[in-house]
Amino acid sequence: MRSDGSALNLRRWWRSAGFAWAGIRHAYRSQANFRIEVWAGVLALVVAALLRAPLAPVALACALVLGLELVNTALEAVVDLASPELHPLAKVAKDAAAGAVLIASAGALVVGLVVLLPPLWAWVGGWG
Ligand SMILES: Nc1ncnc2c1ncn2[C@@H]1O[C@H](COP(=O)(O)OP(=O)(O)OP(=O)(O)O)[C@@H](O)[C@H]1O
Repeated sequence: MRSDGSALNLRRWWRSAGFAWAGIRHAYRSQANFRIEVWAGVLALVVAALLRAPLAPVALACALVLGLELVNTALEAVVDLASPELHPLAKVAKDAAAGAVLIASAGALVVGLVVLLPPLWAWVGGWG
């Protein structure tokens, strides 16, 4: 009985992960900003790994930006569904969600500069 329940939960979790992955793929295909953020994050992580800089803050900053971009995409879809015509509240919702992504991106840029610049500087200095 117990193992049946666990197997069922695992199957349900796997199914939910499939839906989540479909959402990520949709955002990647339809949102140019999401594609830019994905590859900027990959680049930042590769540079951090090559410079032996701490990976955790860079990964966390990337996850925050990508996660908020997905929430922004979801909110845009819901607003377009609920309010296809222009409406001041639809504007507030979309602008606020876009603002959240902007703030997270600015924070990620600061994290990237603080974590990556010192080892990059030392590496460049090593060549001089
Ligand atoms: N239904 C609406 N009512 C009022 N203003 C809207 C509405 N839809 C969009 N806007 C305004 O236009 C801006 C751009 O909206 P849009 O849906 O094109 O998103 P976007 O920022 O271009 O995102 P993306 O390019 O990722 O789809 C919004 O931030 C908002 O200010």
